[in-house]
Amino acid sequence: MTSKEAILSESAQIVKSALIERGLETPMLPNELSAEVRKDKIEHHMREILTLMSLDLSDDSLADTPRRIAKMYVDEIFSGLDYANFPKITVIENKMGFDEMVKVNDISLTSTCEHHLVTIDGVATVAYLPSKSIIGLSKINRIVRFFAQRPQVQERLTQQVLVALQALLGTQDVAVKMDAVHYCVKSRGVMDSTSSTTTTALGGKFKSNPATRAEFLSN
Ligand SMILES: Nc1nc2c(ncn2[C@@H]2O[C@H](COP(=O)(O)OP(=O)(O)OP(=O)(O)O)[C@@H](O)[C@H]2O)c(=O)[nH]1
Ligand SMILES: [Zn+2]
Repeated sequence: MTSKEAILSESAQIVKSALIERGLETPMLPNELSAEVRKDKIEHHMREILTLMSLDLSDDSLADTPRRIAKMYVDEIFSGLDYANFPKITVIENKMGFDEMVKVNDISLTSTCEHHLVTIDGVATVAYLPSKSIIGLSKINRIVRFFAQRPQVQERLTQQVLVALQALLGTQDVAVKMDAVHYCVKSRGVMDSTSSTTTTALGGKFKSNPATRAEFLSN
């Protein structure tokens, strides 16, 4: 175990191991550089890139853009590449024996397409059938956001949220649906401004029981 892994929360370690086991981890290389060093290096390279595009970085509007991008990548839109940023998870014992579906609708989803590094904009719906544990509701939104803050393909993002919740809740009975507009389809390339993409990842009874599946997929 590296020193960085040693400080990861228990939840982060559980989720990371589950993704690796399922072959669903984002392709990543080990990186022991601190966030500050990474920002300095990204700033340097962004300066080169923008200069190669003929932009005059001595202009007062552009001067800080390389630093802004470096901060945005490391602290914001790609912060989910670092498990040290995995949210604090509150899981409590299901003492009330709640056994019906818990479903969180229309979770805001903003991610970045890993092929073009442009925005993916949509919503997620996440449900589970409680077993021994229930999870703090906002933690579902936070888990979606954590994995969205990586370069992504929508299929992997959907499955990562599924496996993370299955691991944390100790049940296979989890379902995730995402509906999103890809700006690599809308603002460039094929320039389609009306299509959106829906992906689902279903586990346990959501996959095997048609009524449970239908209840989740309705609305
Ligand atoms: N399956 C999947 N494909 C995606 C996602 N985001 C972007 N893509 C696609 O990734 C593909 C990359 O294809 P390439 O042919 O290598 O790239 P390109 O020349 O820029 O392709 P065009 O977008 O068709 O101009 C494109 O078809 C994108 O629409 C995603 O989340 N899931
Ligand atoms: Zn793309």
